[in-house]
Amino acid sequence: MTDLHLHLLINEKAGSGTGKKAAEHVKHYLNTHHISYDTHISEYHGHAVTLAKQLLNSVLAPWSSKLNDTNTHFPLLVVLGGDGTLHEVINAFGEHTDIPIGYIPCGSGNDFARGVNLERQPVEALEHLLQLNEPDFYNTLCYKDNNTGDVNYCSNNIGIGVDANIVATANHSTAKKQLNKLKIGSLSYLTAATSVIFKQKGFPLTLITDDETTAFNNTFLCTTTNHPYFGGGVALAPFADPKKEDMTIMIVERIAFPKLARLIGQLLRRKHLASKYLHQYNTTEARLISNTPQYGQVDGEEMGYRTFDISFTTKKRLFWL
Ligand SMILES: Nc1ncnc2c1ncn2[C@@H]1O[C@H](COP(=O)(O)OP(=O)(O)OP(=O)(O)O)[C@@H](O)[C@H]1O
Repeated sequence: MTDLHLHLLINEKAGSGTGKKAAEHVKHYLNTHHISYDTHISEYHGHAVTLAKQLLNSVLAPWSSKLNDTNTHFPLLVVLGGDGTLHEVINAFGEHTDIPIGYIPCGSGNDFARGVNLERQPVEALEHLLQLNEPDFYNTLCYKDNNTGDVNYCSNNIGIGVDANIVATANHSTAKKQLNKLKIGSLSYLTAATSVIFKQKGFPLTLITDDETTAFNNTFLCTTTNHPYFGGGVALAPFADPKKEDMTIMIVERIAFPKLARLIGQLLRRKHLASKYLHQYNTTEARLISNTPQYGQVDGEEMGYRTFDISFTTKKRLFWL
């Protein structure tokens, strides 16, 4: 067990308020067990980036430099939030992949936690974290927008098409605010899905990998992922693994509703991989081009309605998981 000082970066709003409760349980445990910590509360969208950068420039340190320094507690950043908060922190750290990130999931979907088999009860996740001796490498996705040159990172996946359309529709629905107040905000995604599934049209998409260039004329969903899950626990890419070097790209064709309903049923029963309407690629590098505007999402956050030309690689980073 390594002596740690925990810097808790908390999104109290994550999981429609689960973050606040989780933080209370975690702080109670740390107080009771005399473990040192401080707290940093994310007050608004994007604030976790600022907070993580401030900590990066002041108290955090790469893992290797502290290995020989046995007199101090290792300063570990621990994120309490959902996939969106983790996304902000990973991007704040950027190339500083040797600074480990601890994580206590308390979002609505928690797909990253599922993908790395992390305990989803906050105190159990904390106990697990405290028992570890050292961080470990996991792959994240690194993506470059070829139109702007911007490079960013993602812990889960990037989706173009129906999944992103659902995220955008849910976020802009008035129902979400009401459902959030009732602490069942994730229901808004289900409501949005039922209408968007009919509205999303097929679109042309080009996938370029090391081996080949493939043009799809009628894409419904294109997800580039680092682990199996999307949409709050749906195992779209069951064999994707953040410990493996490669990423998985899943492309689903727009098909008539009865066939689509069957495919969704297969997906929920994890029997979808044999479908001829689904195309799976495992690769270490890829480029995706959509010349018609579509919705995009990254780690459940909106990328807007626009054209896409994105290059992907995987990037190893240290997590304390
Ligand atoms: N204090 C805050 N108030 C409102 N929004 C915040 C706050 N802090 C962070 N955010 C934003 O809240 C959004 C949702 O957070 P997050 O994704 O962590 O939770 P979630 O959506 O409940 O979980 P998941 O993504 O796992 O379903 C993110 O876009 C994040 O930037």
